[in-house]
Amino acid sequence: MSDKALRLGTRRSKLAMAQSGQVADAVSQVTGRPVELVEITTYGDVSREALAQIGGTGVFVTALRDALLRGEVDFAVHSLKDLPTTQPAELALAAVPEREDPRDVIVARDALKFTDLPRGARIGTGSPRRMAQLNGYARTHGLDIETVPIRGNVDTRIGYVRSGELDAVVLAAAGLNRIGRSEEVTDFLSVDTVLPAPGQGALAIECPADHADLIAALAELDDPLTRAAVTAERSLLAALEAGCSAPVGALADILADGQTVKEMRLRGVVGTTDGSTLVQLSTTGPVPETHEGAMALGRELATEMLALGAAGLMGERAH
Ligand SMILES: NCc1[nH]cc(CCC(=O)O)c1CC(=O)O
Repeated sequence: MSDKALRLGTRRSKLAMAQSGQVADAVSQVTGRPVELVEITTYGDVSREALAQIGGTGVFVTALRDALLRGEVDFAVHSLKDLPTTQPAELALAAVPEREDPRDVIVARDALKFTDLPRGARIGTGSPRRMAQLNGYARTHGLDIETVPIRGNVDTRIGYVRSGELDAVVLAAAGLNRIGRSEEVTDFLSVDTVLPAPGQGALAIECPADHADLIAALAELDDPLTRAAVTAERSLLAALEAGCSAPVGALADILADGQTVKEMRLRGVVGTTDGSTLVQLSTTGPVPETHEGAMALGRELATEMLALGAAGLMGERAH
């Protein structure tokens, strides 16, 4: 490969700039080439109204992918949980680096923990997945909380707590860590209470499928266990999306015996946003050694969840 600078396409949000900057350094290390950040402005960045109309984060991914396909940039970094479950043939998922903390957290007033929130506490989240599980936990543990739908970036969301409008907001630990604001977390939600979004806390490094040299270089940043885990989680999501429209939480982790990797456990949940019905299941098997093996783990769990009633649930898509 040449020693010309590699162009990394990125959104200009704080989170995108932080994760692109971190990956740029790592890519520079493994390729020996400088990496230059190229800001891509998306429709969703320009107009909040437009984003609300188009819905979701797919719009951000699409703009970066278009820049890759047009040859304007050499590679891009996405939050894996924002990626659609189908991979376009023209683009390669060249690396999935080791995952950050996958948990959701709350930022609450007066340093409150989730279970110490007072009766009637208002918790902001725009995610049907988070609503379903928080409301489900509240129902079964005698908590009296109200989930309030909100949108916006980290500053906007934390702003609702600082202004006193809400008692707490829910965010991803990984996002706060990456932008250096982890000290604002007042409580980590156990994954036994709230399963994260499939792929949460992981990054995806994508480049054109025909750039063999670059794919080979980026492969050095890949963490095979993280890749297997997120592949299983996203396979579960894809199969559930095909069979129901309820929000999905999923987490695959490694059950280790000391230093020895033993098995992979995949947990999944779907439910109604009011938390009145949740279908939660897990499966454990040998750590998948192939893409197809990880896909099969997710599909198998989805089949069991659909049979248990997930197919009958209605709801919005989760993010
Ligand atoms: N939905 C937006 C989004 N996409 C990725 C992250 C955080 C980083 C990650 O999960 O990898 C966030 C913010 C959040 O959910 O709080």
